[in-house]
Amino acid sequence: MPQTPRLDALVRDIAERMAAAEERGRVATYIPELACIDPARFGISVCLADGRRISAGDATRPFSIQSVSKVFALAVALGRIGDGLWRRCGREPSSNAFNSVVDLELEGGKPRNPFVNAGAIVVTDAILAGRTPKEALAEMLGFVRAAAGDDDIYMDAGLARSENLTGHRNWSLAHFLKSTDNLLHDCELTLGTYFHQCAIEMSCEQLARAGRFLAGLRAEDDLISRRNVRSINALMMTCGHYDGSGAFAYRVGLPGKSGVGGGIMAVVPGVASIAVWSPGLDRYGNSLLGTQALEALSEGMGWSVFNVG
Ligand SMILES: NC(=O)CC[C@H](N)C(=O)O
Repeated sequence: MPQTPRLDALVRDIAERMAAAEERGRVATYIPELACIDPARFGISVCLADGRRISAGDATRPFSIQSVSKVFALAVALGRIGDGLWRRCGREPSSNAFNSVVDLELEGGKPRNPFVNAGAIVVTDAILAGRTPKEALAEMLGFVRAAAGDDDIYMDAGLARSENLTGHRNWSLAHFLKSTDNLLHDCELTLGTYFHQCAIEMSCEQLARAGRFLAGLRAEDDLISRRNVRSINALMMTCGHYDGSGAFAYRVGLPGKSGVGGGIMAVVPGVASIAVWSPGLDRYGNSLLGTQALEALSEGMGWSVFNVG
């Protein structure tokens, strides 16, 4: 059980340091709505096994979770389809950008993993089987709300519509997938659903709570099987930060997933679920200060899963 006075002080100290940091990275500009988010924001929230929560900074302000949604989509898809999903999507890290077209072509239309955009589009396409986009989105949002234990979580439809108009990379990925018969539905249908799931808005407090099922912190563990939890954590460790995943494992040592909205959800198995948010990104599209904050937290608490004592 973590020593909470120490954790309290550490979280507060990290939030103060991050709020004062000068080098904050660059906000994503390719999604117009994200370009105008204030880079001065920083939030952090930690949920512990005994139900306590420690937060600091802008921890209650909702932000666009973007690719962190890929974790929830994968949980829904694995629950429904199981290992059959891996016929359509790989489980290997990637060495190109999260929206790389080259990777997809090199792999003959099978995405490297479910956390790069092409892989997430395939996962969403799988969830859509036998459902309308509305039903699929309701299922994903329902999962997120159940995970967080909070119904006050919504999608920003305006942001989804604008990404639909400007997300040409994702359109090219969807069309390429279609050309290799790895997309069951029309590009419009699958991408429309994908853009909406990316536009889910959550605060650090909500996101940290939503990650508890991956840390094994929920008493009532009815959301997904333990086996699927293990699979998702392995994929978050190896692929959750795209071509920056190796450095994240080295520095933080925790399964985690980032989004271009600047959020990161990370888990300390059996101990804690963490969410951080700072909109400025590094060159891989991961939150610059969010990663620094997790590094300091993991180091300070001895939380890296690679620690030997
Ligand atoms: N890395 C991300 O968060 C990317 C999500 C974003 N909606 C996109 O598809 O480009």
